[in-house]
Amino acid sequence: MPGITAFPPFPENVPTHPLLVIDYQLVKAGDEEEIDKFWKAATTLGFWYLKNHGADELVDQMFNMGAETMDLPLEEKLKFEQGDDGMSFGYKAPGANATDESGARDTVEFINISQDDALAFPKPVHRTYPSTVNARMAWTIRPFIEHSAEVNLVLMEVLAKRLGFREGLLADKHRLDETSGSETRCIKNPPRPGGISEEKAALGAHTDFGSMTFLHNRLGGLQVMPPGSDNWQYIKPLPGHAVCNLGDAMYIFSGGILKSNLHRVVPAPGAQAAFPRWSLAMFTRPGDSVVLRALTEESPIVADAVKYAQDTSIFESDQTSKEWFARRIKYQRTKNQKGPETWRQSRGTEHRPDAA
Ligand SMILES: O=C(O)CCC(=O)C(=O)O
Ligand SMILES: [Fe+2]
Repeated sequence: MPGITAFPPFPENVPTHPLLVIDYQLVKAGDEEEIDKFWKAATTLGFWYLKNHGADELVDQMFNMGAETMDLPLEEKLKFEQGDDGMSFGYKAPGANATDESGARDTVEFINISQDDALAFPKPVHRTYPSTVNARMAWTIRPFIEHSAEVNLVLMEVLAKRLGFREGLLADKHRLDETSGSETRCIKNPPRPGGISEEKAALGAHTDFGSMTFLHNRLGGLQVMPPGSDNWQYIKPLPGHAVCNLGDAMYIFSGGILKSNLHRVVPAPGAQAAFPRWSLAMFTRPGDSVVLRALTEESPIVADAVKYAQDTSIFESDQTSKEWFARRIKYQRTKNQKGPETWRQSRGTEHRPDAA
């Protein structure tokens, strides 16, 4: 863990939301009881803890890569900035994204590394990266991305089977040989300076843009707003457990059966606030050409879900994954904010555009 070897425990006196604990090895082996539990998590909150995922060592190395990168001078990091046109890959400086429609700025900095760039390294597919990323591309980043992409795809295939999709349908929508927005992200939030409210969003309320997220963190700060609640609740980090969640693409493909829940990041709670907060995600997203609409022709279960949905517009879009993704990235950039209307253009399936 960069920067910290020991840190205060997660406080007892903050509201937390319990998640189901899913054993990756059992799900992979086809254990029906475990898959029932996984299905419940995926169709209620869309978040779960994942144990036995086999990524811990690679995660530690990825955090080292993140620390080496964030330690570079800002001027150097800015040479690799995402830009304001809707590309996600590269460095994002603190404050470069808005966190709500008032244009409040985020406080996190992060480095996003494209799956395509990592797999094709040293040949750039989308862009080039800082020296600290290049140095670890072959022996830290590529293995982490390959392992994480496999975890996500195995889990997605299990959900696909329950949805009644033919084997390989979701794999076809997430082919490793088609360019996509899939990426890994290492995030640093600075220690909370005195005077900043515990409620100040470090990373604004959002649903994830793609299909599935494999997330690792040590300090608290991640919060969800569970369906039917108006309160933010912390997800308590558990040693050895990843936090996984579904994104908008799976919500749309499944006609709303699978959930993509609203979440945000605030400063680490209690005494943890004095430490920098690091997190690491692998986002699996559909191939660039995949159209984001409910797969009603592939499953009567999905067709039924859409038939009874109150608002079906989100399930009938003709946006490709590439368009959807670029729009969401572009309109959350601070530079592009021209009022609430631009902010709304950054939104996906969030049904609470006022939450922040
Ligand atoms: O840092 C975290 O715990 C979550 C980050 C997140 O939600 C995201 O990057 O989409
Ligand atoms: Fe997220």
